[in-house]
Amino acid sequence: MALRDWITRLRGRGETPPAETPAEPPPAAAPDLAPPVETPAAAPVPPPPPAPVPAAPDLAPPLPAPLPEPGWSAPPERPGQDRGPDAPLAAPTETTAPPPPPAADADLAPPPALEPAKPAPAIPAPEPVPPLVAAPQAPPPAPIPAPAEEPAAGGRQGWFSRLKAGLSRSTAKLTESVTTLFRKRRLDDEALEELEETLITADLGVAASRRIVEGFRKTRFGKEVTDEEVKTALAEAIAEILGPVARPMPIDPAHAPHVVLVVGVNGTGKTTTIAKLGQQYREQGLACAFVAGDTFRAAAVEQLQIWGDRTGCRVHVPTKEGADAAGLAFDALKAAKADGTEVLLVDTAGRLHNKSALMEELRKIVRVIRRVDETAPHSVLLVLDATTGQNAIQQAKVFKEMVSVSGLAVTKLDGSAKGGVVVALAQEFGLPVHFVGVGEKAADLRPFAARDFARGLMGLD
Ligand SMILES: Nc1nc2c(ncn2[C@@H]2O[C@H](COP(=O)(O)OP(=O)(O)OP(=O)(O)O)[C@@H](O)[C@H]2O)c(=O)[nH]1
Repeated sequence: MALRDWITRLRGRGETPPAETPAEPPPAAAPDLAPPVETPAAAPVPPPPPAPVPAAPDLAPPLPAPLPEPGWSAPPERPGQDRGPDAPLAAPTETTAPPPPPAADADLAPPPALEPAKPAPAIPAPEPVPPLVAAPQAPPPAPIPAPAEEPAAGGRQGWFSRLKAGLSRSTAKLTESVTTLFRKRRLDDEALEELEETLITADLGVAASRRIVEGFRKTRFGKEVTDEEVKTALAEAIAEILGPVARPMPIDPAHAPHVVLVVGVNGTGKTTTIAKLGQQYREQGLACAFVAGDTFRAAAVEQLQIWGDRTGCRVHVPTKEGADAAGLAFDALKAAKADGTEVLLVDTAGRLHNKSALMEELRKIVRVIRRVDETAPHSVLLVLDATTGQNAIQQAKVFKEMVSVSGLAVTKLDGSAKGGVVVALAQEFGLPVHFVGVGEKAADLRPFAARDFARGLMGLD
């Protein structure tokens, strides 16, 4: 079917373009997964750093990770995988000793399998994960600046350049069409229709595209416009959609620890995101630990161990492949309470036999850690891979039904021409977008800033 016919059909139905959808319908929402919503008061300033913070390591993965699968096909069988929901909760786990805090000049060279050590990329001037504010329940109808809009002086330009460079493929997709369409043209019905098609094709989704075009119709219908005017106006309209969801992830060390459950399809960047966050929290002086809850994938466990060594974050690992993730998380939380960990980042499997097995696993982790702290997890971060485009929308739908997702991290914007999907996610779910990732280094994951993202997407400074 021609693209135009396809878009016209979508428009007619008012739907988002088809993603590869899971074969089975999403499971019923888990009744006992009432949103683990915390509205922590502004958190206290963290105590002095527990140890000198290591130089930002290159977080290029030590082991190749599989590409994200479209949809939800079952993984290859692995030993120990066939666990029923009644499997014992507390599998024996092993907790690695907290690595000694690395000296400032510690050798952070990756293990032999990795590329030779690169000089540690500088994380630009402290632009910490923004202050600890309460998570929004529903995005207010307010326009832009969220707190994340105000990065520390000096560092914003560096990050914005990286963001812009990372978004370049998405930018090209959008702006080339806009430039072709609007050299100098009256904004009539036909022009608006073509603009809407351009936006849909750039993954902004039908609803957001329609909203933007209707805004243009109200304010500019019949006027002569240039491509530059259209780009600027688009950036403003996109920033307006993104503003309410650009929220930092609230971390309240007073939970001792604040537990972040990191979920998502495998390959989206969960483990890397955990490593990057661990690095950043350590730089803020927070005592941070990882739980290698993707117990089926030895490589994921190993990655976290390596990153734990590099970042000085303690790592809780399973004793054997396929060990019970809930039991591991339970033991890790108890240990974290005892040793003063302030942020506990829990990795999870992204793929089990099927969705109900995955849902059961996630629900069980939540149930079991609540035996230690009934308010945990304090954040449920869903990691989505921007390269999957509209499939990310489908994943968000399914994971929202499995657990109470409190916010999103959208990774791999650098490798994608589908960065517009962030706009579709904002419009469709209104979930806070806490972080965006534009590369594999720790500094490449940053709090999401609506205006920067919108202008970067349109190729504007
Ligand atoms: N270019 C780019 N690559 C990224 C980004 N985030 C993660 N990656 C890479 O994506 C790949 C998968 O990342 P992982 O962190 O292993 O993904 P995962 O979701 O933990 O995967 P499983 O462990 O299989 O569940 C790795 O090669 C990462 O380095 C990003 O923002 N940009």
